[in-house]
Amino acid sequence: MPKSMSDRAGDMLLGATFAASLGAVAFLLKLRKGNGKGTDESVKKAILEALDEARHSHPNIKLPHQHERKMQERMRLHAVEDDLHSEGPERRKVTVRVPATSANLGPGYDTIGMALDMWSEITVERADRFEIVAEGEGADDVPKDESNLVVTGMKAAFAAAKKPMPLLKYHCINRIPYARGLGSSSAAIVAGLIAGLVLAGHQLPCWGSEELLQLAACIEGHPDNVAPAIYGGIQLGIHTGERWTSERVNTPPGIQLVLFIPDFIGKTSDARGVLDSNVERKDAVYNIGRVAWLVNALSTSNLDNLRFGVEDALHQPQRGKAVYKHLYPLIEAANAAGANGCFLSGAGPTVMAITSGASGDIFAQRLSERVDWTVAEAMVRTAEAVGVKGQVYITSPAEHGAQVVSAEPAFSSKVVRFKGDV
Ligand SMILES: Nc1ncnc2c1ncn2[C@@H]1O[C@H](COP(=O)(O)OP(=O)(O)O)[C@@H](O)[C@H]1O
Ligand SMILES: N[C@@H](CCOP(=O)(O)O)C(=O)O
Repeated sequence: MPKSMSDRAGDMLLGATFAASLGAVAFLLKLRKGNGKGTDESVKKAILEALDEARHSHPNIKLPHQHERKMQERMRLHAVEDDLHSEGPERRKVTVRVPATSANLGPGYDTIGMALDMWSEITVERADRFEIVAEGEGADDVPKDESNLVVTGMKAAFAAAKKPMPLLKYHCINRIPYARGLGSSSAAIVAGLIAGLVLAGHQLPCWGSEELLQLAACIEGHPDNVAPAIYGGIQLGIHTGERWTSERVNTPPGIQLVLFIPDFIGKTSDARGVLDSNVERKDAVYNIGRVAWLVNALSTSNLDNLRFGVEDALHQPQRGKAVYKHLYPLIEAANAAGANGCFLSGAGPTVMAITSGASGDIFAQRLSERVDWTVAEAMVRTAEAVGVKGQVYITSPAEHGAQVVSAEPAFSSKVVRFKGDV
């Protein structure tokens, strides 16, 4: 039986009460720890009783850490509805835009990434013959045949829809620098997948199963670019053993990103090739601590803590030594000029610094209080000194991921009115 709006509001209210009681329990726990007495058995017992009590008095409320089960329940509740909506009208033409992404953010190798406000766009339409036209970044270099990653994504979408792949004309406007560590390959895959689903009129289940993420991450092999490309913001991605799953991490407000993008390309496959397949325990421990520090600094918007949070021992030292001589000089220069943190973007060669204003939101600052220009200048000077040519961009995180810009026939632009009016 579908829930009414007032049921849902009631659930939310109960949820808030429940969360508040959990908060009180957590507070109690902190108090005990703060007294230096540790968590004794009576406190543990009190927590368990509080949880049990909450479970019985609010049966509608699910306990935390049961994400998977909650999702499965929602999927089951909406199964009939979803099935009815999984096939829609096929479309002639579609335009999709997808953001650049910066993977790893230092220590989060293959697990964390951020969407950037820098977008590539593709338009795909049904045609009499296969054709790819590309303009912008890497236009001369990207394959113009079926090996193009946009086509790979498109094929996966039609396979998911169980429909034959039609003849299509692709127009790609590449604004994401190609093979520079800014996720151009993931953007191409995600763009092809979404465009394909729209053309095929196929809707993937989303609740819980994150089907689009499954397809994209399986093609790319790791989720740190595709998750933020799809969902925007900063995303954590892991494989549970059965499937890919992702979670959004808070983006501290007002941060700016200063990118030094070398003129030379660095293929991700080559930059992965220089990494040893064995990791020493001390390096693993180093990175575990840094990733925890990073996620905590982001979650609490504590930019001062980013400096340590973006440090890495798993891939940057190796890549810096083998292929990117500019990496550590640029990191040191950006930090000395006031960056909150600086690291290799993805598999490089781009180096990205995070900056903020002197205090609070950067957009409320005077130019003289901001450090992004100072950091950019320091990076340019240092790149010159080490003899690496390139360009500097200043941008910000993108809170939204891939978007369908337009389609023919168009999707309705009307406001959707819920049918449960009273
Ligand atoms: N816009 C694009 N269209 C098609 N293929 C692309 C596009 N951009 C990148 N690729 C493919 O992805 C590869 C480069 O990606 P990669 O080495 O992972 O660098 P990046 O850091 O830019 O993702 C190239 O070999 C190219 O074949
Ligand atoms: N975790 C990957 C990220 C690759 O990102 P890209 O933007 O360079 O494709 C890695 O470090 O190899």
